[in-house]
Amino acid sequence: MNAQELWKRYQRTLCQVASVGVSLDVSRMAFDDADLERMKPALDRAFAAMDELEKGAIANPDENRMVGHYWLRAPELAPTSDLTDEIARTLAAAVDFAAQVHSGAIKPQRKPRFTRMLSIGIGGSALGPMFVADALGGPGIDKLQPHFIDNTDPDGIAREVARLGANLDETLVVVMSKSGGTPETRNGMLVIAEAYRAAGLDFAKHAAAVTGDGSKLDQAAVKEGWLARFPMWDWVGGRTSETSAVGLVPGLLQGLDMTALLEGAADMDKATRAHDAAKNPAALLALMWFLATDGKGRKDMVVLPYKDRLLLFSRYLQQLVMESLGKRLDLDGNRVDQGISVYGNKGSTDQHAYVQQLRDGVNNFFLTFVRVLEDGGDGVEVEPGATPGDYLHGFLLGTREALFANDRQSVTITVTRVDARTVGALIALFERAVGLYASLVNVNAYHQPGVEAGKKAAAEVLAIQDKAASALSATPHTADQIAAAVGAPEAAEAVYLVLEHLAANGRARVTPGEHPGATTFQAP
Ligand SMILES: O=P(O)(O)OC[C@H]1O[C@H](O)[C@H](O)[C@@H](O)[C@@H]1O
Repeated sequence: MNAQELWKRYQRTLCQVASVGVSLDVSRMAFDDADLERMKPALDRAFAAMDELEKGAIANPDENRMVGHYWLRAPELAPTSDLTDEIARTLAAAVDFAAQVHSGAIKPQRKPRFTRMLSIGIGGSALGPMFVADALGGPGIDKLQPHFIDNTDPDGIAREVARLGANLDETLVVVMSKSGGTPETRNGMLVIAEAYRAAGLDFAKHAAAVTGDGSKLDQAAVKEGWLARFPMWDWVGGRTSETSAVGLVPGLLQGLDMTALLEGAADMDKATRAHDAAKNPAALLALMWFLATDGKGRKDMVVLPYKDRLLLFSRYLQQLVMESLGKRLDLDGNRVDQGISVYGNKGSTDQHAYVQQLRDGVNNFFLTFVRVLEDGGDGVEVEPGATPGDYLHGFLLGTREALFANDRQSVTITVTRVDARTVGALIALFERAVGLYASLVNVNAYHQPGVEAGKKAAAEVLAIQDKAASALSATPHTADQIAAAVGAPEAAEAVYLVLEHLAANGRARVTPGEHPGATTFQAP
């Protein structure tokens, strides 16, 4: 296709959502009108399924749950007035809580005001808030400086505590977990609570919870009299929870315009309810994913926003796309091994890292460029007539054309600026694209059965560790001997690995042998 033909194709296929200043350019994807025609019946079924879901159908059949994240930004669409009220009440409570924290009406135990916020959560209870905090916040904007703990890594937690340093006594901790029982989050909370105790502070006077009603976390918050509790509902999935209290509470505390984020999401929702793919960017995106990957995930999605503020977008999308679509079985129980792999950081930075392979190497991906029109910054010229922003934009268009010239497909999402409305719109765009694509490939986007296997196995490892550690004595023993002694001879490898770890942390003594089987362990 020559430049003239591409220009025509661009104009013919561009899909614009004027209300939020977002457009989707699919001209650099390999498809024609016949493809769209062929996909129409499947897409119509996907639209119908989405309509049902929005009306409150059980869209997550094996967990027997409704899927209601769209109601969070249009509560009047919730299937019952109770739900409508609850959504509105929660938003009002979060707005009120943040206002009281900012005014000092709610204040820490010893200081006149909170100045920091530490959010503890993982997965869906971290990735959206982290993305939004980084995209929209910064010096001069943040009313509370945001910090995050999203792991059970003691060193990572200690580093965050060190960053808070002497400001711990003016830090508001928000513990977020839908289930209220996620070990990583619980561990982070316990270590942080201990840091407050060590500083002579009452953790409860610095803590708020976002969690399911009656969960373990909720019970702890009630029992200890935390500052506030906000609900997570079973009809909101973790990875689609940015417009629930999970996103609203930390965002509002940081001082971000979460109302505008909700409006942007609501406007994108309106545009993506259209049953005409040419006018519906979520449907067009889902179609492009299907055509690019043969509906089987045969190509990876590389996400390249040309804007530092959108760096965490690809990490956020990784969970949204891969946890939703990465499924072994389809809705009829057939083995399908579905999914689309997502990775990426930002342009033009990645140009100097892996774009070499994208341009010249294995052609197993399609790109999603995110193009931001307004530069921000101060527009200093680095050459006559050219600013750093002109370079950034030039690199985007240049890279895209160089890749296209070598048969590398891409979609380009253009936004006017990175603000709360746009970020809300981008989140809503991908949420719906994932939902529609899941229908096209007939998988349940709203469960994550595969995650449980790893959690179960980890619990078994900790049980083995417990037994192996109590079996240690002054006499050196090999992993095989210890495994046999605790009645789990088949677990010798696990015994070896956990004891190697305990020894590295001064909780066992190790005498290395010529090979792991000859290595012996003793009590420390
Ligand atoms: O919010 P939580 O219940 O703590 O869950 C946090 C995360 O944990 C799980 O492993 C799920 O796979 C994720 O979907 C979820 O977002």
